[in-house]
Amino acid sequence: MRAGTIFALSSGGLPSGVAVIRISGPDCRTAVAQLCGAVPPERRASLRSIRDRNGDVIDQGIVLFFPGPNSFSGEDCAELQIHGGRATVAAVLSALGVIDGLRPAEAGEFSRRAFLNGRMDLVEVEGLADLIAAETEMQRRLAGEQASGGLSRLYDSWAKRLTHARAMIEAELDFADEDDVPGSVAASIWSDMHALAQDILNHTDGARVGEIVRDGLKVVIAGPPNAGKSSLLNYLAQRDVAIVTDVPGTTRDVLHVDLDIGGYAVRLYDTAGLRETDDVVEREGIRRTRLSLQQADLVLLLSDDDVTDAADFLGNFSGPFLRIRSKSDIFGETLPDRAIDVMISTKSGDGVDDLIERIRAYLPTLEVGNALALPTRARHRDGLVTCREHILAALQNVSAGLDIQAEHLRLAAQALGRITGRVDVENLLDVIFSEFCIGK
Ligand SMILES: Nc1nc2c(ncn2[C@@H]2O[C@H](COP(=O)(O)OP(=O)(O)OP(=O)(O)O)[C@@H](O)[C@H]2O)c(=O)[nH]1
Ligand SMILES: [K+]
Ligand SMILES: [Mg+2]
Repeated sequence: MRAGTIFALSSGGLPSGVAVIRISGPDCRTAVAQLCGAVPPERRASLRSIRDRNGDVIDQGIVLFFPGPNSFSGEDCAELQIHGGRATVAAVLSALGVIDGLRPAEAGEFSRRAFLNGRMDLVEVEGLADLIAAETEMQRRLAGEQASGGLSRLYDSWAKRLTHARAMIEAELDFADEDDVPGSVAASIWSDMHALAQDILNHTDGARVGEIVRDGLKVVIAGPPNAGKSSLLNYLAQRDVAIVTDVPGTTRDVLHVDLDIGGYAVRLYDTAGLRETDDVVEREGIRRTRLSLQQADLVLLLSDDDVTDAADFLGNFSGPFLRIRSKSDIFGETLPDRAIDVMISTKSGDGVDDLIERIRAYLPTLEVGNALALPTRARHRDGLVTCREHILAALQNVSAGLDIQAEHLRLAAQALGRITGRVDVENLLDVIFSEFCIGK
């Protein structure tokens, strides 16, 4: 960890009604005293004049001081709530910058200190990053549960079960020579380990849902040129994101917009129309379309004609797709192919609500009020899979002996500990904290 006392603007873009500047570190008290004359009473909002080094008043604002270790970062922390003008904020930041021992914070540095001081574990840190980034109600609920420790409590309870099992096995190994009832302790332990492996499996089954809620359902619009793909993207985004012309092959880059459907995030991609072409740029566009099809959770196969062979357009994609007949305002009279799921027109808006309903069917259904303790990242899922594999290895390797079984349980606990960051995660930290903005 880089030393020093850090400061940053923690509130959003300027100008704003109020701007919050945060300070954390060993010289926090000195800094607050220098700016405000004295350190205000702990954890109480105090109105103070904020002065520069020459004693000139820069602004008046609310000053809060939180002594460590019971602060966000675990260090002495302060918040200056000042007027959110650009010049005011710049003046206060530069007044802080000239104080000995103070420097601007790096992205995520407040949270990183909170983690290193044991105020949050890694899963909570990730939840907090997601909470700040949350744009839909379901993202907010999932991230909120994770940031406030819901998921961590679950993993900690599993870690406890593993520790208990290992302790019992150790005890059995230690007293193996004595005239104890052999195997009696282990029996209940193994049945619990069996149950734990199942609990983990049930939980990882939710990983797909967690990732869809967090990252959004990836919906790719594909089809022949001029089908109206970009028109559909623009219609659903309610703005002119993509260029629409009557020239086939208009779209080359893959574009996306984020939609909110019933509180869930949906990331909708517009792609280049699929056809044989000699145009180098268009061919590159089509290559990109194929790549985005590989990532799709759902494909909207759009055509103003009957698509006879969906496979021509879908390539290797084997997931769910909807066949959509576009431009129903022109072609509405013609009887659709049996295989058509929805008819739409982005000119009249007909059928679009129906299409949204069809997309909704591919979204998870999380009931309000249920705890949303779901794994949200590949990192979580990988750790859980490894953990479970070791538990199963411990259960299956009876003939290998108790100490080999105990070793598998130790490795299982280690995999779990890496998720919450309780064991060697140094190499992960830069990746995780770089997700944050400065000031958090
Ligand atoms: N009448 C009518 N015209 C439409 C509709 N949707 C799109 N169009 C027209 O069809 C033409 C092609 O639309 P685009 O949205 O550019 O089609 P695209 O599938 O993105 O085309 P490429 O990017 O070239 O593959 C444009 O002239 C649109 O105005 C519709 O619902 N009704
Ligand atoms: K076009
Ligand atoms: Mg287009």
